[in-house]
Amino acid sequence: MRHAGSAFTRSESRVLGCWTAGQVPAEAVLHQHRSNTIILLVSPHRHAVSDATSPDLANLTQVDRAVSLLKRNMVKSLPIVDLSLASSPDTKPEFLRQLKDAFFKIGFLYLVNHGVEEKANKLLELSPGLFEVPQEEKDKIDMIKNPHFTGYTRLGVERTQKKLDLREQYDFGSATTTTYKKGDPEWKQIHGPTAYLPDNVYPGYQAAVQEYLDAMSDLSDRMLRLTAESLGLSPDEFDDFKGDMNRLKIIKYPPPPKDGSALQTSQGVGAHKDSSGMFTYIAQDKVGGLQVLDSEGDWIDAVPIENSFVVNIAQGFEALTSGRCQATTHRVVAPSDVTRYSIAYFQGIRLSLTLDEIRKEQDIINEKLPDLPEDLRRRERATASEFLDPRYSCFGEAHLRNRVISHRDVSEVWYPELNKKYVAELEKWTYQI
Ligand SMILES: O=C(O)CCC(=O)C(=O)O
Ligand SMILES: [Fe+2]
Repeated sequence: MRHAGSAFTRSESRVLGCWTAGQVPAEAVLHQHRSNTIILLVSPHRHAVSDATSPDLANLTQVDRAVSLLKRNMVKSLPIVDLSLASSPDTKPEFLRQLKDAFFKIGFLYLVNHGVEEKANKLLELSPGLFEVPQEEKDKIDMIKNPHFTGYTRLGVERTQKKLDLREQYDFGSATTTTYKKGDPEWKQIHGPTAYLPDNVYPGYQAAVQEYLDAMSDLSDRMLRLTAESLGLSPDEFDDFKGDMNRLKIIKYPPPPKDGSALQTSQGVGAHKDSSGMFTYIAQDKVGGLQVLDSEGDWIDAVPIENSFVVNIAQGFEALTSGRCQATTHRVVAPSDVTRYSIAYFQGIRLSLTLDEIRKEQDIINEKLPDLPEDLRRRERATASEFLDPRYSCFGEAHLRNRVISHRDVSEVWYPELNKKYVAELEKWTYQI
């Protein structure tokens, strides 16, 4: 058997996709070497784990046939990227290559050795108890009680693509005060503090949430700089776009009730792209259910990997990179008979960002990354999202529209005029909410 590392260079190969062969996530790589075509499975660390088939294939039809055979026998999986490789000058180039590959090709990856394992596990352990406190305590910090879209959301309130999501959740923000003053544009009220359950009701979780938010802010800032580097840009290329309120959601996905109630659905959360920030980091328990839509229309299971984050691009970063790095559609299938818990961290983007600023950044990106290889050029340049809608003075205004529609009970209380206006025109809009 010939090994990827020794017999071939990467330039002779075409990556066909990522699958799981047994327990080992691997890429299938098509190597064309003189007249021979060989398909190998290559692990994320680039050594050949098996030579799936070694046909001497003369034409593309045969190659396609071999590839479809390969696909049928394997399950696709997301790439795994090891952040510890970024710490040494010897391995950093390999890390940046893996990061770029993952973000251009699929928009999702597992991040391992990221340094936040302990804090993530602690918060995951605290999560079930957070939902077991008496309902009246949860209701005291219902999202409806503040204009910042933070707080508790009951089961059966949220919808995606007009269908019920079977999840209960707490939303937190990193901001501790609001800068909004009377007379300011309304979108400034999005930024503001979170109400927590009192410590005597659920001791320890507020400190754990705040520590987690701090650690995730450091990690996601570092990753943003590494992502810029992976694209061949200056590490600080995206710094000016960072928001000053990152968000966190602790989510409970119960199995559908078996009592014939209205909550009969397998939709934990419906298919969507993350709309509000730059990147999302998901810590999940062992249950599974998160799925990612790939370019071939297949749903890939983001199978839980202990101590990892599932990281994905949100529409803010997609807009900044002119659609080159895609915000990939994903969903959660409700568990069938156990409860799933997950923690989603949303790295914010600046609410005051204007369309002009985004366009300027897109010009820079288009100029600096003019000739991407075809297999990396996955997206249309024009990406329909609330970031690029000229009707809004800035992202904050567009984002407030999204919040008003998604949380109508909150907006009826805090943004009644906008609620009337946006809900009335909803039928004419095409955006996903
Ligand atoms: O719970 C998960 O694994 C994903 C949640 C998610 O996609 C979201 O809240 O945007
Ligand atoms: Fe999401």
